[in-house]
Amino acid sequence: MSDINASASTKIPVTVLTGYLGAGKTTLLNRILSENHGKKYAVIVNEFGEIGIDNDLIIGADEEVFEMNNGCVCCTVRGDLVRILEGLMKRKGKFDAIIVETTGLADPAPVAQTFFVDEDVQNNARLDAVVTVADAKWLSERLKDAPEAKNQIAFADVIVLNKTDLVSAPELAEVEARIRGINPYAKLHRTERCQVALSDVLERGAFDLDRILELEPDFLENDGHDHHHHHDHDHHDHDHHGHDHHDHDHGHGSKHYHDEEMQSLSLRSDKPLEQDKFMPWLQELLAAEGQKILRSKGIMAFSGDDDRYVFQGVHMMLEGSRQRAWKPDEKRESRLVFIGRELPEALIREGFQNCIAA
Ligand SMILES: Nc1nc2c(ncn2[C@@H]2O[C@H](COP(=O)(O)OP(=O)(O)OP(=O)(O)O)[C@@H](O)[C@H]2O)c(=O)[nH]1
Repeated sequence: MSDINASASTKIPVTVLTGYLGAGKTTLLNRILSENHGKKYAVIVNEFGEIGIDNDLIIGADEEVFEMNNGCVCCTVRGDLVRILEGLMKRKGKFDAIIVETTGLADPAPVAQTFFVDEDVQNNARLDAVVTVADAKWLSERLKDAPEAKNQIAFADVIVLNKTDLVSAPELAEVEARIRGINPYAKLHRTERCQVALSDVLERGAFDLDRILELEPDFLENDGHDHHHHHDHDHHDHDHHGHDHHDHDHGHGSKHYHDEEMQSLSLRSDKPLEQDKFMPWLQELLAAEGQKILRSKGIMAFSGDDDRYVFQGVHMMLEGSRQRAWKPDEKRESRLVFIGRELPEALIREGFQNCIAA
């Protein structure tokens, strides 16, 4: 065996987990982590909203979770990604593999690119596969209006076609045909609640640089010569301090798509909320505005309840349950985020205020 092969085998495998908002990435991650795998994974999570929620929803066993909030991994926080990876590289041997969960709005290309253009990262880690979770119910619609959704499918080495329970057999065949139209190469698994075997998504050795270079010929170029042609966008990230607009300058050469209309609105309260008011309000809000509100999620502190309550909304579909008891040293605070286009901000803020217990 040559030296090159020997060093390749000691590189830490990295799985990039992608998929549009609400498709089931965290569900898949939790499934992976809760399996009896006997391995140690480092997990890097990136969220679009300013308030970190996902890291609180990931099953905490042996793994270490690193957060990158307030930005999209393919833009502002790409530097953070490199820094976290470099930190992990220094502790080589402590981890068997790294999993990066990107936001539903991330273009996977620049994330994958990190593993080829950054020398330090390249020497110590190898991109094992891009795994994309696809929402059988909503993907077809998002392919019409969200360029990221298409790129996530195009870049995938493995596709988990999830939420098969929410569609009929002909609808499933239709969405699968659309996926195949974009990416005929990826291994595809049809799932409910991301039920796949660990070996279907990890240690695939599936990332195919040649195929990616066909999709994006300048994938390996890092001179940023054309970044201003493709990268002029900003996220509208509304947080509880008001409105923040982030302009991004990208120093890499590949095409990079973003939905400029997409906003996130984060809310918090350290006063308990009235569950009897909050849940009906949220249900009505999503029923009325669920086309605009693509994703909502929150960790809630309800008055008279010692448990944390977690809700998850994808368009107008809402799930919620008690998660666990609040820990004694934990701040009982409700945090929620709405992601969508033309968010009715005033309406949401006012409705939320009205649910705070008197
Ligand atoms: N009906 C149904 N719901 C599912 C399935 N898989 C996941 N969900 C639900 O879909 C919602 C979103 O799942 P997540 O795993 O949080 O999705 P995500 O891709 O991590 O979402 P973001 O991180 O916000 O992009 C949750 O309420 C899940 O319980 C499925 O197969 N069927």
